[in-house]
Amino acid sequence: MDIIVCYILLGLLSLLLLIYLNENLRTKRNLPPGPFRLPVIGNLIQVALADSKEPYKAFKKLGQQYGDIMSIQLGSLYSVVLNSYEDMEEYLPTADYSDRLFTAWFAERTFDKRLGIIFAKYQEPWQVLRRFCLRSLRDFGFGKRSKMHTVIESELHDIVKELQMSVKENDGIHTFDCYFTLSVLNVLWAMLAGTRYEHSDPKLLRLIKLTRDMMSSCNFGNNILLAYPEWKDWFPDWTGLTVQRKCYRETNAFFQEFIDQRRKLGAYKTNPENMVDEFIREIETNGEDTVYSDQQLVIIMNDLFVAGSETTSHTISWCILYLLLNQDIQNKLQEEIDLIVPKGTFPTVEQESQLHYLKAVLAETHRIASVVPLMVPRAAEKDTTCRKYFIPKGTYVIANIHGMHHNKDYWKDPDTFCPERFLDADGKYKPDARLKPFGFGKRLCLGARHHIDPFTISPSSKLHFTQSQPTSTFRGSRSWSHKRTSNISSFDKVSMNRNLKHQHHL
Ligand code: HEM
Repeated sequence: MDIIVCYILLGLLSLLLLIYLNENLRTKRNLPPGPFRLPVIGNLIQVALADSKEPYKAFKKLGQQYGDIMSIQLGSLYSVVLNSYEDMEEYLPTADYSDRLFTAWFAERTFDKRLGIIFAKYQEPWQVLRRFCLRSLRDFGFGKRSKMHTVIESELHDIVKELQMSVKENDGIHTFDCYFTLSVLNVLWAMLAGTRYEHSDPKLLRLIKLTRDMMSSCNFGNNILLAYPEWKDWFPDWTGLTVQRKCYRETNAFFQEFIDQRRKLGAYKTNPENMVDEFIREIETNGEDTVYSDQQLVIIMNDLFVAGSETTSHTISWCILYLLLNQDIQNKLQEEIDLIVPKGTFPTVEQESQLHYLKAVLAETHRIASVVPLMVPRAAEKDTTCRKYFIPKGTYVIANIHGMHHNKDYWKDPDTFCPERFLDADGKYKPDARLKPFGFGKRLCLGARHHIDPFTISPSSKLHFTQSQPTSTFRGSRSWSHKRTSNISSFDKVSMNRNLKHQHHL
């Protein structure tokens, strides 16, 4: 008995010693403050105690105690959380903070290599690939607004028709669960492949099923994979990795099949018709040993789908929800649309600039929903500093966008849906620099150019404000489905998948 007590005491003493040494090391290295770290698990318990379901809320709470820049040890992963707009704006656009976190777990999606754009290494090959994508999106996608408009209009047409039918068949009740995913995927597909699928096309439906299977495989175990990537092969079923591997294989094969078809067709040689053709041309010109390869193209296609589909469709779903919950805002928006857009027609590109209230509603949706709550994980590119603190190379940098978009010091009544905060006295749309749904600087979202137009703020009109001035968002994007909400975001791989298992009722 005495021996057992001795062992327990010894264990406790060793634990205290380890905590002390850890804390001492933090002070010595001048790392940002944070909760004391336990051996092996780091701060996982403190994060779970602060909010076990929504890490962005946990980080906000812990930030109130430890400061806007805070060290958090997630298992074996050392991370720094930024909670304030000022720090995000100052540091995230710089080269030192422009790398991405990348672990063996992430590599499962990308042929066990570091491919694609989202997780590409800063500065090369990311720069080459990003440039290629921006040019291609300009030539075949977002750049040609009228072309995109035609694609979007076709989708709108189908959405409205299906909605009318569904309401008729179901006594006025329509379930919005993943309703917009199909159309959004189709627009992305049109951008990449130059065509769109019929909504009943088995290929499109298969792609959606794979996306859904991927999402529902994201469970608590996924957070464990982020905290301990080295454990990835130990419990593949429990962590959802088995399902994810199957989905990665199938989606990547789907994209490769399309690439093979385009190569066989040969249009890329003389008259490239889409982004895939352009990339094949680069492969043929530069050779497979460069950054251009079939696998690279597969992952870029995958990246654009992963990054573009859930984020966009969930934002639209949130917007519908807030309009349903705020009938006065809905009426006001309808009035504006009726005034500008002739009845029975869809809005045109030219009319878009006159729809100020609509822009304000979209901006407010981005703010309140913050569908990518912890941004896509950044990493320190080299040893650097943040304010007076030391940030070691490779540190996982978490930007708490949701916390910032709900900060009382920046936004009056942040939990209230209020588009008016984005309007000036004349009812004209008024951008706010602190609205950052698409991230910062060099790694700004690739889809932002299109989305952000109404939210663009020129550097000269950048606001200077004090914290007290009341003014006017890897898994786990925040999503909403009819009657249910899913506010879950896990520690973030890409903040792009949602956790269906943790949905709770409105
Ligand atoms: C509501 C819609 C969307 C939201 C809220 C959103 C948000 C974000 C955020 C926060 C980032 C990280 C930025 C950073 O690290 O500073 C990001 C990156 C990215 N997004 Fe989006 N996104 C959306 C739509 C799209 C669309 C439609 C596309 C496809 C064209 C897309 C493609 C990407 C890519 C490729 C990246 C990685 C950029 C890089 O690392 O260089 N996103 N997005």
